[in-house]
Amino acid sequence: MTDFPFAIETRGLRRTYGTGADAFEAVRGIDLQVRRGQVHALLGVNGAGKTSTLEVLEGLAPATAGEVRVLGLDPVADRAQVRRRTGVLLQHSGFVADLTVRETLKMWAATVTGARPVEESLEMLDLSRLADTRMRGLSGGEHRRVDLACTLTGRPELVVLDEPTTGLDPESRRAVWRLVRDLRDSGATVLLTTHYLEEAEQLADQVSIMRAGEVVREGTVAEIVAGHPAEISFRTPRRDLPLPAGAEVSHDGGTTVLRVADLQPVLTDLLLAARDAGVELAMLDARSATLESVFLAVAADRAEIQQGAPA
Ligand SMILES: Nc1ncnc2c1ncn2[C@@H]1O[C@H](COP(=O)(O)OP(=O)(O)OP(=O)(O)O)[C@@H](O)[C@H]1O
Repeated sequence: MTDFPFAIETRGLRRTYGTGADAFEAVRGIDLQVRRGQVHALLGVNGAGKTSTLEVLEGLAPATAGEVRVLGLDPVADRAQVRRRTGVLLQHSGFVADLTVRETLKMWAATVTGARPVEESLEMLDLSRLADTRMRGLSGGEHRRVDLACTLTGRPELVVLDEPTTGLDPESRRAVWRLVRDLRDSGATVLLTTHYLEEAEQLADQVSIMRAGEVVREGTVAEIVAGHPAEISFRTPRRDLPLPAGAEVSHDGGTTVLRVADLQPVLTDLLLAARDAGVELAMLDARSATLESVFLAVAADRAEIQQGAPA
């Protein structure tokens, strides 16, 4: 690879744990391209290989095979350079329990060049009120905000966030979303993992969905959702109601569920058929595919009515 227009680029990245008969391939040849200045969400169920991938990008572990460039550099060979320009939020972190929040941030700031002033970090993460509280006295969510403040202390141009909002209440989660948007607006690149699909919908310019060590979908949320079936559900005692063509029909208790590639014409036909038959469709619900419904289908490797383009 000679040219690196991306903040992160991998080609054929593999990561295997163990050797011989015990070897387990957690990452199976992924091509990942994270554009500069974008928020990119890496999604997947537990064990899909997200953290194993991030650890390679962070230079914490070498790739078993494939090419990896982070800010155009090799994350292992050029680790010092990459670390200086990157902020990493791990899933778990350790702090000295007896230090206050301010002391913790000060200590952290002393380890990076061009550090953000501690008071600015406190304010940015809404921690000013807690500046003199000892770390051991913080709630899980407050602790996570200190984690984030440390990650951003060095004003990184690339920010890697492994489940940044796990354990945060809805208000704090939204505050982190604002922060991520601000980071992007200031020109930083953000790669994040999350199990909250709404978070990916809210934040991500690009999404990659991993399953069993492979990237199985990628694109914008709109691209990923396009072509996936919408769902119409209703209850009616009339089993003889003529149902529109082009729908995959199932029954869940007393609820009829139609999975359809194209919502509007099928819904129109259904409503007309119901009117003509004088039938009331109780609890009628019609919804387009969401990132969540696609994610669940992809995670379960479910066949789609009209398959979205695989990555
Ligand atoms: N040190 C290890 N030795 C052997 N297998 C491992 C090791 N670390 C992870 N794995 C396995 O690799 C696979 C991918 O794990 P990984 O932690 O990368 O998934 P993940 O997508 O980050 O999951 P989560 O959402 O739970 O964090 C899993 O099957 C896991 O059990």
